Amino acid sequence: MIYETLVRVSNAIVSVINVDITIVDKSLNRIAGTGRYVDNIGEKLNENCLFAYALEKGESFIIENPRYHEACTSCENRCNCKEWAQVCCPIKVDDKIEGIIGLIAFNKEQKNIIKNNKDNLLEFLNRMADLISSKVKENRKKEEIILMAEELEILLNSMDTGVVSTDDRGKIKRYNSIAKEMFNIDENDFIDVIIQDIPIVHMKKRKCQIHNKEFQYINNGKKYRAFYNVKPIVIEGEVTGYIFTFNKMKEILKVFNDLSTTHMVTTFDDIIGNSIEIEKVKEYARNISKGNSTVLIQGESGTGKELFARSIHYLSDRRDKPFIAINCTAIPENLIESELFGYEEGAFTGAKKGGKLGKFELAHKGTIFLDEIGDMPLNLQTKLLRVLQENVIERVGGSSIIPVDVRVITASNKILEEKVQDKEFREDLFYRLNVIPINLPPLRERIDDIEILSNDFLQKFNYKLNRNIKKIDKSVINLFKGYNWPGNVRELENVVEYAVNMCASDTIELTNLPRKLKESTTYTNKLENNNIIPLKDLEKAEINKALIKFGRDSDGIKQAANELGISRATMYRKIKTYGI
Ligand SMILES: Nc1ncnc2c1ncn2[C@@H]1O[C@H](COP(=O)(O)OP(=O)(O)OP(=O)(O)O)[C@@H](O)[C@H]1O
Repeated sequence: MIYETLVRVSNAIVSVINVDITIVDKSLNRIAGTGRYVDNIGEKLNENCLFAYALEKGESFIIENPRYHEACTSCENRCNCKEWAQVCCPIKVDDKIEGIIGLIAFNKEQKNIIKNNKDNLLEFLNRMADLISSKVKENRKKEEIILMAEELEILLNSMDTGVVSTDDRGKIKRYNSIAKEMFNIDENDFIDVIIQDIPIVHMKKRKCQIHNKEFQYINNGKKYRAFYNVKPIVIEGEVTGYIFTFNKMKEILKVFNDLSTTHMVTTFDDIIGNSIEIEKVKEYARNISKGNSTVLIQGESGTGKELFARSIHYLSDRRDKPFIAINCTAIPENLIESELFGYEEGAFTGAKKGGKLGKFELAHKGTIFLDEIGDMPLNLQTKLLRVLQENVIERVGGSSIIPVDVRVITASNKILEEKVQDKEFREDLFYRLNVIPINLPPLRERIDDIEILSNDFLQKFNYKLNRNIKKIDKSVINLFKGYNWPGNVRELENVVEYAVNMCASDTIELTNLPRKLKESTTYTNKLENNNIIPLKDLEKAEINKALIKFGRDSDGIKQAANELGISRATMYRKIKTYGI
């Protein structure tokens, strides 16, 4: 294209001033010429020729005495040179010399033309050089735009997102390969072949954007769910078109799945302990992992209920799908429903545009873990029961039913049977959840695990806190074995972390323990030293003993209260008062 311009410019000059023209590029290739030079286009000039001198000099000049001018002194062609005069002018693009345009006289007559019109010719030639320069620039811009368009196309086609651009009426102009594959569209279709109820007119008036709105589409007779975003293209205040982006629901869930499962894979080997009690529960839980039945894990706080739920999930066939944990007490009551089941746009004040996915949808094909299920409000218990029976959810503010395939594991540290008796928990839901019951024994009932757990936590905190404590003193382990651990394994973990922080030697001693634990030995010390024991210490110790003997479930507490000769209500009150 630029070559055509050069030829045109050269011919125009020749027709006006009847001298020959030649143009060389910055590498001394002759790229255009008239008259005698027509046949020499494409040749490479010698490095000491006039044009090399002109490139070096970088400004216009006239030579009236070729062969004798300083520009010609080292030219290899000097002796055979047939030229009578030359005008040279640099072609500059963005201040860089890209070539030289030259006027050449081959006889006296032509030389006179040059000689008599020096200023005009220089001015004229400079203008021609500028013309060529602007053509070169324009060409480069075009090449850049073509390259950019190609890069953009590659970029758009390598995205996981479908992209469609339309005009202001929603007529499709362009789309990437993912959009083509999702919707099987053609140029000139209107966007409502993809999204049926898109309010284009309304959008145009308000120049509004749409974020993550869910919709359904059909491809090859199959129904799919996806999200779309729309951004208007606004030029000088006017909407001239729209960019639509589309994400398949499946892809979004996959990203979520990858994020939620990468860090926290848990197996039964992570559950430390080799007491008969824990081994029995682990074996049972391993066996039921593969199935799809609901599991209810009961046990005091900190006994490892979530650890078990995770291990069950990661041993099941659902291991590559999400494990979603949700603590029913950690979310305000009015938000639990929308957290679990999601909501539609405009469902309530403050609802996000485009609505929100609920945890059940996020857990599709995976497992949902509902911790502290005993605290779930009654109206939600009814909704949960429906999900379990029909495997569908309904979003807050929505009217359609969405099928979900989720294994439900619930946990409670309150005794759910008692909640059922007190009418605080639906009996039918309890039975639906309790298909596979798992009861985790409190730590004080598996004191054989205390040493191994303590040493495991020592290693963990040595690593985490960059310490190198070698061991835990036997006296500490003995104290641990006698303590009643109301906070169970979590409390033991915290105590070891505290001790690692306090310990200055290579062994954890009694002095490194928190006060609460050290004080728990007072009773034993006083007993050993034949001292008078305050009645409240005695009472606390006896209640503790009874709880260890009979257990903490409702039957155990009832029996313990019986043996101690107090009512069940008094027993609960004292457990609370003494923090046992
Ligand atoms: N057997 C165990 N081996 C190793 N760590 C354990 C074990 N049991 C519990 N833990 C640890 O104790 C802490 C509490 O465990 P987890 O959250 O599973 O208990 P939870 O019963 O679900 O508690 P809550 O009822 O308070 O939710 C966690 O840090 C967990 O890793």
